[in-house]
Amino acid sequence: MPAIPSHVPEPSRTDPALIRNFCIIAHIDHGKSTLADRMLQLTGVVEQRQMRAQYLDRMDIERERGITIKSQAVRLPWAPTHDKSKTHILNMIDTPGHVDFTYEVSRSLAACEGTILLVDAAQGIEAQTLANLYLAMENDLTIIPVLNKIDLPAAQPEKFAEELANLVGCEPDDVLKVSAKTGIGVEALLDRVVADIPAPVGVADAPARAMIFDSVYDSYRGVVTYVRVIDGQLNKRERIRMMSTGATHELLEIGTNSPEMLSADGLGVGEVGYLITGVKDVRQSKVGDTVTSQSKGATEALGGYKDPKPMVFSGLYPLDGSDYPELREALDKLQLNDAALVYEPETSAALGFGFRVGFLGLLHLDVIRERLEREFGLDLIATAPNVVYRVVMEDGSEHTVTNPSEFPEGKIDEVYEPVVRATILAPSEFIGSIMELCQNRRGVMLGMDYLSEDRVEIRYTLPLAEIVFDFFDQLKSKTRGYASLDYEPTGEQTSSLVKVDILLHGDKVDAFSAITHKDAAYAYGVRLVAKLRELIPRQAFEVPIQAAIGSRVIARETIRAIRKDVLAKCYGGDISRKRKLLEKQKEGKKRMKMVGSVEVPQEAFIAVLSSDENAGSGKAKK
Ligand SMILES: Nc1nc2c(ncn2[C@@H]2O[C@H](COP(=O)(O)OP(=O)(O)OP(=O)(O)O)[C@@H](O)[C@H]2O)c(=O)[nH]1
Repeated sequence: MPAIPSHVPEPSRTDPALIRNFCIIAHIDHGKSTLADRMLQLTGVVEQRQMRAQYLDRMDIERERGITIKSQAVRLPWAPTHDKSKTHILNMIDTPGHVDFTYEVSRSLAACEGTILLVDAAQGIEAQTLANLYLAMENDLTIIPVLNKIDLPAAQPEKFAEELANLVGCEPDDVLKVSAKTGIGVEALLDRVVADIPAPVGVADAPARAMIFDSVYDSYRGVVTYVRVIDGQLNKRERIRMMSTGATHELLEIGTNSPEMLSADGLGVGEVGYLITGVKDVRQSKVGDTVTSQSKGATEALGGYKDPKPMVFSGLYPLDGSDYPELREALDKLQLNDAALVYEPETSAALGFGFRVGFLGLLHLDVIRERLEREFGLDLIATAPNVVYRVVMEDGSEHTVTNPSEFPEGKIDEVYEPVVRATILAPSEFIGSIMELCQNRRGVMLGMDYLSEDRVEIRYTLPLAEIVFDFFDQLKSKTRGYASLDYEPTGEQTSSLVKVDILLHGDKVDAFSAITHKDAAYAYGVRLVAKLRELIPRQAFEVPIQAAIGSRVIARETIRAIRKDVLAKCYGGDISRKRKLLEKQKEGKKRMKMVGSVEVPQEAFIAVLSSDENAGSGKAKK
């Protein structure tokens, strides 16, 4: 815990009329974190010499990837230029921009009265600009439209000011133009926050109600819960109650972030700050939940709480089976800080002991996998991600399938798969290729609108399974990087889905089972058996590789029996090549897994299972 700087006064309960709670929403990379940095600097809460880029992005991965994963809140004192005597308290919440973390954005929005809608002046409106704007409108927030990066030579502030004004329904002149990088226009923006965003209203003498909009695990202090007080007040040392679970805790510490933690006696109406109760697990302090006092507490929770729902599942297995206990421990630790992460043990005949892990989306999966590998030093195999299917049998029984190998056998009545409503924004010259891509992915077009002469918004319903692999990459490559995508789950649909099994020498390899649309099953089968034939070395006997739907074989390849001498093919005297082959064979032997009677090199699993492989690119990863 860093020492509290002496120049920062102990926060008292602030007059709500002087509070402004706002967040910054934007498409990814449009500059939210940089703008937040400038505000920290201008308001003097972070001294110049301590300033570093993206001050609020604290996780290594956040800093390296330049993305915000967890929301952050910070309290900024600001006396508007026209009246320097009235210092206001601006509570700024920096939100994540990626679709996987939309729930965090919507919780952050619910903690605010207004928002800065930030748009890159060289790029214009993108898919997440729209998605976030709609969320803000649903929450009745005051919107301040801002163009960022006006210092860029490629910026077109006039053109995009008009686009943005049309979108939010204001005059182009009302759109502020700033450069978060150089600081131009940021003071004027802070003045606009004070002038335009309404002060919070709440009932000061009502039972306390505070909304949790974030909750993070800190190894020294346990869970730190970020709240916005709506009504009443929360005081240090009182007992508080989480309204969704009824659990009670003592409030060991309460305070604000400036941006380091600064403890206080309590928080009143409209204030944003943190709570520490000593609990060790973020699941006890869930985003969206309402906190109240235990005695004379509120009876009605604030609306909007929902459990984060995993959308994508993948099996995670340690490369070295003896690392299984470490993997369990690492997942337990990550879960302390990530209420959306769910997992349960699973075993695979091919991969051994591991876990089936549920994620909010592919970025979430990537981030978790990377953290497991980097922070916990684990080498992992991740099976191809799949969505959750609901299978209804003819006898009326129902199965929820999170692992393709558990797809039920027998008489199936209907299979349901999750669908999303996708919004794609792109220059109009790409309409044709975007429609083709969506059509190929079983998309149903919902509509299309021109945002300006040369930019369109295209809306589709798409099966989630069709976009979890490589949809975004394909979209980017078909539009030379210009398209942006946002999607939200909209329910489920019945589809003709089948399970494709892969058999090695007659034995089913569970890790390779996949659920696909029946029209894509054949292609999947052919691709996988061909790839496995390439990757599995010859054995002492002939090994058939088959793809099958139920008992019907749809593709087959054969690995011919081995010749005794691995060097037999090595004619001539290239000694270094021979040595390499022998070395490779030795290395390979160490990392073989037995699948039935067939030895399969670990690399074959990795190559086939890694998600970019399954993306249909057909390229083998070496
Ligand atoms: N030239 C210029 N570059 C900027 C400006 N603002 C941000 N950038 C750059 O744009 C990139 C993205 O900025 P970030 O602040 O990380 O964007 P973000 O919106 O927070 O991104 P996410 O957190 O991933 O959603 C960085 O390389 C910044 O240096 C600006 O005003 N001018």
